[in-house]
Amino acid sequence: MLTADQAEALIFDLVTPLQPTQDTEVVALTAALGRILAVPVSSSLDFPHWDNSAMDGYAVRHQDVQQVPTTLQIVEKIPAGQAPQRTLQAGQAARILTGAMMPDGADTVVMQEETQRQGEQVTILKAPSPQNFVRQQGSYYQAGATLLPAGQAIAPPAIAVLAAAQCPQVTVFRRPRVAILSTGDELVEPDQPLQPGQIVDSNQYALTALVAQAGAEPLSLGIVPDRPEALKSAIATALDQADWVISSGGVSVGDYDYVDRILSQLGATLHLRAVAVKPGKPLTVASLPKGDRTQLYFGLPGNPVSALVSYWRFVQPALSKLSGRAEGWGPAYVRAETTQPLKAGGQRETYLWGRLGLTEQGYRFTPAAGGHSSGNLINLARTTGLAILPQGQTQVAAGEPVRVMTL
Ligand SMILES: Nc1nc2c(c(=O)[nH]1)N[C@H]1C(S)=C(S)[C@@H](COP(=O)(O)OP(=O)(O)OC[C@H]3O[C@@H](n4cnc5c(N)ncnc54)[C@H](O)[C@@H]3O)O[C@H]1N2
Ligand code: MOO
Ligand SMILES: [Mg+2]
Repeated sequence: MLTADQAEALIFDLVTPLQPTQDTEVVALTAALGRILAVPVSSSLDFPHWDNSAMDGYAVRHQDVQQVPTTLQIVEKIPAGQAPQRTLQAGQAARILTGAMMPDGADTVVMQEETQRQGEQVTILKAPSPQNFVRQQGSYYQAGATLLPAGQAIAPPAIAVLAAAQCPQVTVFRRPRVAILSTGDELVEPDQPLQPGQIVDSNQYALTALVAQAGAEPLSLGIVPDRPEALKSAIATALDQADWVISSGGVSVGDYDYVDRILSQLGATLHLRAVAVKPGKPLTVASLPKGDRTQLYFGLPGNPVSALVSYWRFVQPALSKLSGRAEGWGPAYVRAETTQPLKAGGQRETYLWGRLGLTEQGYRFTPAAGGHSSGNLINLARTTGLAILPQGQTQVAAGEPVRVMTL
């Protein structure tokens, strides 16, 4: 059985990211939050566009104000947004407001608090250093350089940059389409009354939410009964309609676990059938050609916690690579102090769910109260981190450090 790290590496190798030549769309900047830039963005303008004042005060010639106090003649008032009309001559100053363009001839700004105004004259009380309070043209960015690289996720600060660079529309990668199937005769929709032995298909809802949260487009295809023909046609439809398919259930060794067999019948290559992790040991990863692309199929285990842990650990990073992000695909880990003792069987790398918090003293992990069985989705509800105990380790005492995967 492969370790989690080996399985992760194998899966990353199977992923071909969306291509900037064919997998893009143009969206309004107002709809670009969370999307991935498909082409680099640059600007034909310098930032700042022109020398401007960082303060409300007076634009002066530095050579005029080396000996203070000195009194200068105010020849112009320059509000932000207006072009200066005059070139400063010896002995002259311009009243200037924050953000306004520097007039020709001036090289320094004296803040208002260090001056005294009398009518159309201003006395400079303190000698400024050269270029004081001048935001120089091009000092933040020079025209033509890359402003934002392709593969960057568009967060609110990047939206500010795109707006400033006059990009009302941006070219982003399309959202990958991910079909989601739940397999199992026992499953029913949340609004159905339960017959003895039935359970609600919670995985469908959890996986749909997770796929949407990852910035992909979920295609929820519902429940498929444990009948080979029904499963075959459902999987074939899912593969037809989506880039990738995620199913849950039917990947272990039971009498009704048909997923792997059907994938083989559909011509898929099975790369992985199990990983040495708990929960989430059964995990089917298969690939199929579709045109010039490779589709991936993730058969997650049916147990609700196993399905989510497998998704977080293996599917989400792969989806992140597919989406066109240039970096940061993998899960992020931190070292945290556990507030409660942690226990594991030791045979497989073990993931314990709980809450990860950040305090002034660093990260703290508190495992969810109650049983850590892979069927217990109830105490999973407030999970924000997974503590990882390596194979062979059976406990971590309270107050000791543990590696935690952030969610
Ligand atoms: N003899 C063995 N039995 C099992 C093994 C094993 O190694 N040898 N592995 C166990 C482990 S570990 C897991 S995990 C499960 C995985 O089982 P499957 O992927 O085949 O899933 P099912 O058998 O279909 O269902 C398992 C469990 O999960 C519930 N389930 C299924 N789908 C959903 C859903 N959409 N929403 C909520 N709950 C779901 C299902 O009712 C079962 O209780 O196999 C072990 N067995
Ligand atoms: O590994 Mo299973 O995923 O323990 O329940
Ligand atoms: Mg089974």
